[in-house]
Amino acid sequence: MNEGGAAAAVADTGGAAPCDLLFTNVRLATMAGGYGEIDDAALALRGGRIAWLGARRDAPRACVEHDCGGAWMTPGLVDCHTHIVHAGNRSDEWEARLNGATYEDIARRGGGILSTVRATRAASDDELLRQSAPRVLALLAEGVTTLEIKSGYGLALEDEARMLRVARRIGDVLPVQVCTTFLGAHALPPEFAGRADDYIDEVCERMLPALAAAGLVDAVDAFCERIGFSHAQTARVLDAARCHGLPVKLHAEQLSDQGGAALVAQYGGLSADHLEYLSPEGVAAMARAGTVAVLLPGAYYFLREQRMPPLDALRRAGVPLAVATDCNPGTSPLTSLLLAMNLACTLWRLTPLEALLGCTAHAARALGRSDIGTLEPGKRADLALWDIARPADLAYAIGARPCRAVVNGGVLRLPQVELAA
Ligand SMILES: N=CN[C@@H](CCC(=O)O)C(=O)O
Ligand SMILES: [Zn+2]
Repeated sequence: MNEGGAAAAVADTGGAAPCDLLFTNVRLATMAGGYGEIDDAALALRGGRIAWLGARRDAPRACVEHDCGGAWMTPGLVDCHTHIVHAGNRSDEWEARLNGATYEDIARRGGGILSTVRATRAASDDELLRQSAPRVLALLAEGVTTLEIKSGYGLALEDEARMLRVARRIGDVLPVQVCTTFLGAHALPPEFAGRADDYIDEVCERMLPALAAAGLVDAVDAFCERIGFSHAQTARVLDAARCHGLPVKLHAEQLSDQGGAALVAQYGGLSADHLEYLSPEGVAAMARAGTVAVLLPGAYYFLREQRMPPLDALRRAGVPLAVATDCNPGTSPLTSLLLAMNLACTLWRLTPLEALLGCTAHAARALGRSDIGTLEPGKRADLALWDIARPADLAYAIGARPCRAVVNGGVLRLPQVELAA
């Protein structure tokens, strides 16, 4: 199959200047509108970007050639929803749930998110990095080249700043692009018990301005839920983000219908995430606004939720579907984006194509990133090379390690990477 001829026609070989690196004998899944398969292909890089792709016989000259031996190449994977920077774990709560407690019970008793807040506040920056790095490395070994990292386990200005700085440091010391999200409105910290509106004042008037001024925030999120923040409180956070010119997203309709998806859509939200209790009005609002539905099957699986997101309604409305790990210690201790794809297919009947679009083109859109997520001339050269028979294998196999190599901004690496510093 060769659906990618058009891409070759728009190739820019830069006149006589040779490209930096040419991958040959490769099978491309461009993920531009579908799998976008090109057999017996080549792809050329220049200056960290894709310069050209198309049939191997038409390839431009390059300084260095890399024969891929018939391997598949996709865009580097994008994990667009994680809480991967945190200290400690919550296997004790998981055990309590297996003995009959519910996630909401545990949260109301001061456990849940707040137990990770205690551990995260107590950890030094270096300790936070030390505990978080292995989780990030597990994702990188699976071809992830861009990662969203939320704050939300600090819940005080300095601790939220520390989380976001550690997230930025991960992007500095590891070969991954990090997009940071301020999630100060994740839970009510103990210092503000019984004073949720005052805490929202703190988030909007003190924390967000300081963190945005420090350049630590790429987007703003909140947890709109019975055990999180109300519709009105969430709206205040989204207003504050708008004042700072920052894009918004939302944890919406995970455990109940709070109208969060429609709310974030009103603000032109990048994404609404979870969505098990999403209403028809929420679907329509997301479709109108172009808000991506970020599906988090790891949390659904780990909490043994009973209700799945309304996927057929989302498909009918043309809402783009993304898939992410939601890596966090409470509801989704998951460090495999390939397993998230498999869960989405197995539990919810996503097709393997939907799952792969959900971790490439649609995940990039959920981060507001038009420069990654597909193989097209001009896009950043973030690529993954795979030992697979066909693209559906990425969602099919459980526990396989099919990633042969990755390219980050034009630099070719093996998937097993070490901390640079
Ligand atoms: N829902 C809220 N936040 C996380 C859970 C965080 C936690 O339990 O630590 C989530 O996305 O599932
Ligand atoms: Zn989350």
